[in-house]
Amino acid sequence: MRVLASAPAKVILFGEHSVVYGKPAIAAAIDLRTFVEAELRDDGRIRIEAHDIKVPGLTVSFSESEIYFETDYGKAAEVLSYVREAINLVLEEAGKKTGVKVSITSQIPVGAGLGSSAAVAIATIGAVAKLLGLELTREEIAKLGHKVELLVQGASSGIDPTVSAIGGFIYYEKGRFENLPFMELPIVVGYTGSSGPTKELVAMVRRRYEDMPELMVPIIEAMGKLVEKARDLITAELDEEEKLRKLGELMNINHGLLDALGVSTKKLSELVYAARTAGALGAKITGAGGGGCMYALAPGKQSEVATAITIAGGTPMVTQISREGLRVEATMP
Ligand SMILES: Nc1ncnc2c1ncn2[C@@H]1O[C@H](COP(=O)(O)OP(=O)(O)OP(=O)(O)O)[C@@H](O)[C@H]1O
Ligand SMILES: C[C@@](O)(CCO)CC(=O)[O-]
Ligand SMILES: [Mg+2]
Repeated sequence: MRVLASAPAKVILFGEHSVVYGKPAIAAAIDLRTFVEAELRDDGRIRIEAHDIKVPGLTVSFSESEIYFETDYGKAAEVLSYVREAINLVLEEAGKKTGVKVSITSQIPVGAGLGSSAAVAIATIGAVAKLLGLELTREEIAKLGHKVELLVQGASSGIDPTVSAIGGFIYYEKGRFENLPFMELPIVVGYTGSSGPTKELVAMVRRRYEDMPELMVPIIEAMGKLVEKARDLITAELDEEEKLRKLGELMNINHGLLDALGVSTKKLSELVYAARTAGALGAKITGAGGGGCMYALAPGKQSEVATAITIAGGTPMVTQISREGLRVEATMP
């Protein structure tokens, strides 16, 4: 039997990084997906085919008679650790020891702040669980995805695997989530083209937090309050235009606070300011930062903002919120 499952990327609208310190955050699944096909193998081996991962630095040297591969295979194995841990956890949960092959294709840029690690973990868990006949709820799958991120990254709030498993628009705090009323968000995502590993950025913020708690604690507190304000706005009976304008203002404040944490870069700031100048109501980093992506809220100005992002050297993506999280696409004999 073969199973094909998919899971979506996400944007964190408010509260990245502070969510790791137990503060709330708001995120939405978006319509870019990672697809994982899983099938049993009877030789007991785990085989992973990752079609979108580029490991830099394949080096060979050769003389007339010999060829040497100098590539760091340790690095290649490390890149697949989200998938490996996801498979191991499901096998453990099912109490089974069997060979599995998974094949991955993805539409999500890697290390770009759009939750590619969570999507690959959730789609793998979903596909392998179905393959083994293990009945898991989306919440249970989200919890296993959180475990995978904790094992690989050392620290994770769990928001990315939760939104990837559940889908839609959510408010998240310390492992619990609530669905927010669905709203059309006219957003444009801007990709800097470079990546920032979440593990390293979270560790960098932790160092700054421990070095200067007297400065960092109030910043994290302010981020938490800002997220609560954003939730009140999203759920309020307000005129749509007024709502989006106020949310934009909160995005700009959130971006400034993230800059104070040290996770912005020159390129991210350039894309943020280009979007604001082109008429976005607000623009900020999304995800871990250090490269990766920003997003802008731009009702009626999405194409102007996309052009401004391109001129500033980024790649714009006009995306929609995905109501669906983990999806089993097909089960084949
Ligand atoms: N298609 C894929 N196939 C296999 N592994 C993947 C794939 N996509 C992502 N990964 C794993 O996830 C890692 C990137 O995760 P990381 O958390 O650093 O960034 P992100 O999830 O894209 O952004 P963020 O966590 O800020 O939202 C990759 O190095 C790789 O280990
Ligand atoms: C940076 C961070 O807050 C979001 C990454 O998308 C990390 C996490 O919540 O686990
Ligand atoms: Mg990640």
